[in-house]
Amino acid sequence: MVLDDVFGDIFSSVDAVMLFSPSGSYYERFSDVDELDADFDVVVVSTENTVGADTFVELPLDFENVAERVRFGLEGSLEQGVIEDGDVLACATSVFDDGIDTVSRVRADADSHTGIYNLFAKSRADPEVIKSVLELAIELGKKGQKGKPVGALFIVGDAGKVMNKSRPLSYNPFEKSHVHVGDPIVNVMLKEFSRLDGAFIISDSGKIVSAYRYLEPSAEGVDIPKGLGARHMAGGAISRDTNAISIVLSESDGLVRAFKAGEIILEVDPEEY
Ligand SMILES: Nc1ncnc2c1ncn2[C@@H]1O[C@H](COP(=O)(O)OP(=O)(O)OP(=O)(O)O)[C@@H](O)[C@H]1O
Ligand SMILES: [Mn+2]
Repeated sequence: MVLDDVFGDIFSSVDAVMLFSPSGSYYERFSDVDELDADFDVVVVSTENTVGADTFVELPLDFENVAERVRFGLEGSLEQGVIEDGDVLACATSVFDDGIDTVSRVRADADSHTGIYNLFAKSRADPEVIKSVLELAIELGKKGQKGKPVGALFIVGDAGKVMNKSRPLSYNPFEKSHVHVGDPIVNVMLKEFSRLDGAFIISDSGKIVSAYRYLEPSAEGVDIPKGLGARHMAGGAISRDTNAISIVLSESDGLVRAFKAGEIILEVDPEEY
C-alpha cells in the first residue's frame, strides 16, 4: 500500500497551499510552482516575510494554538483577497518543533470571522502598537498582578479626541514623559499602574498619553455581554464615539476583548496564548 493513496486526499484539488512560518529552504521547494503552471497558489503566513514571498499574509502574533493560528491566517488571507470564501486549502505548519511537520485540509469560511485581522489591518493606530498592547493585556491576564486577577482598559489611537471625552482621576504619571508601548520598561510601568482605576490612553504611534483616565463617552446604543460592567461599557462606547479601539482585560472573567466602532471584534482567552 502506498500512503499517498490514503493521505493524497489531503492535497487533492486544493486551491492554495498555505505555509505557516516556513524556513527559507522550505519555501524554496515551491519556487518552481509558477513554472510548472500549477493549479494552486502558494501563500506564506507569518509574523514577518523573512522568505521574501510574493504572496504574504502577516500574522499579528505567533499563536501557540494551531487551530487559532490557522484560523487567523485564513481570516487575513480572506481579508486580503488572497483566497476566496469556499476555497480548499492545505495549511502546512509546525506543531511539534521548529520545522513544518503537519498539514491540515481546511475550507475557508467567511462566516466564521473573529475579527482579529480587521483589528490590525484596518485600525487607525500603528499595527505594531496594537500588537504590543494586545500582548500586554494577554500577559497581564495570564499572570495577573501578584497572582491576583486584574482588569485593565487600554484606549489605542485617536488620542486627542479620546482625551476630550475623558477626565483625569488622578495625577497622570505620563504627563511630561515621552514613553512608548513596547518598550520593556514601559510594560513594567503599565502593569504596575493597571492596579489603579481608569483607562490608559495611547496615541496612534504608541505614545502613552495618560493613565488614570475616566472616560465619558456617550454610551447610547452600545451593547456589552451580560455580566460585564462599566469598564467594558466605557471601552465599547469610546470606540464608537472616536476612531480609537479599546482593548479590555476583564477582572471578572479573565478574557481580553477588543472593541471597534462600538462592537466587540475580538475575544481571546489569555490562557490559550
Ligand atoms: N468610565 C470609565 N472610564 C475608565 N475606567 C472605568 C470607567 N468605568 C469603570 N472603569 C474602571 O473599571 C473598573 C471595573 O468596573 P466594573 O466592574 O464596573 O467593570 P466591568 O466591565 O465589570 O469589568 P471587570 O470584568 O474587569 O469587572 C473600575 O474600578 C474602574 O477602574
Ligand atoms: Mn465588574
